[in-house]
Amino acid sequence: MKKTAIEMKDVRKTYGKDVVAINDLSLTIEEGTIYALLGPNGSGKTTTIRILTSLAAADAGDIFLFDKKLNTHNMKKWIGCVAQQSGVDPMGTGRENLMLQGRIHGLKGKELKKRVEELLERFHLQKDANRLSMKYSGGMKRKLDLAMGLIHHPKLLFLDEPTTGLDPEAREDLWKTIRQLQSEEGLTVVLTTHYMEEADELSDRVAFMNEGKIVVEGTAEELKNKLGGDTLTIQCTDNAQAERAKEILRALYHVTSDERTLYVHSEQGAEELPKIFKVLESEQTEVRSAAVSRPALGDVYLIYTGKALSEETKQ
Ligand SMILES: Nc1ncnc2c1ncn2[C@@H]1O[C@H](COP(=O)(O)OP(=O)(O)OP(=O)(O)O)[C@@H](O)[C@H]1O
Repeated sequence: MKKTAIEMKDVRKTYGKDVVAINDLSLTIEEGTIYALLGPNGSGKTTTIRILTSLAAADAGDIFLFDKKLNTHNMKKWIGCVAQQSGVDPMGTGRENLMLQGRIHGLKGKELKKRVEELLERFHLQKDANRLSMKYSGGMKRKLDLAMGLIHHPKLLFLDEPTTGLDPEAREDLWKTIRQLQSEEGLTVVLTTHYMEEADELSDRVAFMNEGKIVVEGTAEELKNKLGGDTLTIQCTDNAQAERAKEILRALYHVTSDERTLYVHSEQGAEELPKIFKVLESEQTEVRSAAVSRPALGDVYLIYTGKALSEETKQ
């Protein structure tokens, strides 16, 4: 049986008097899993990671890492963290950044040099190791960030939006490396992302957060199957028409919108389309086009959080 890497029981965190960032959150993550935390802006993903990495203290609840109660001092060596904001010093070379990070973690001498060279090789950065990192591409900087997070051989790696701003090729490349780290070194990875494709492709399990709680959890397949039905994507002629159509259809279906596009979740899929067209026509609401698809992870997101994904990624 696999060991538990993270266990959170009824964890709560408030900022000031009014902001409940984490609301009695419970969560279990097995060792060696790639786990994605998803949810709208402000749903509590970063706060969860900050608590697990001891950057913020929970107000209540129990937290265990590898079956031991969370203890800031003893657990630092187990944890690697790559934050949303890059930790790379642009005025240092790739190698210098890694050396410095290693020293911060207490590595020195031959051991430090060996580890730095190992990571430069793993992330294909040897050729550019002596260039100033300010000259690196976005993908290279992200790899360097990841390498820095791994310098001390952590068992658990937190990645906060690891591929935001990267092009598709650099993203795929980073996914490949993360999978290798999991399969070759048994690393447990917890990541947050706004890209559903990333969660679907990369993670073994997915949890959707909303208002500081986990609203649904499972493998991406389980969550999509659970939803069942179909998603109807309806393009209206303009934003005002879409708003009107949303109001009308809301009485009959689960609907979200993004500008002139409506997303309607329906058990019957294509069979519902003529009915929808008829209802909208009778209310003088014009439709430009419609398409039917099987639910994707983005549909799970909108059903459980009430928000269309593109509303979030635009922010
Ligand atoms: N330092 C802070 N002081 C006050 N409120 C905070 C602080 N950090 C987070 N919050 C609030 O806590 C809630 C959860 O924020 P958090 O950053 O954890 O969400 P998130 O899901 O990571 O969002 P995003 O996707 O935008 O990064 C939000 O309401 C946020 O405004």
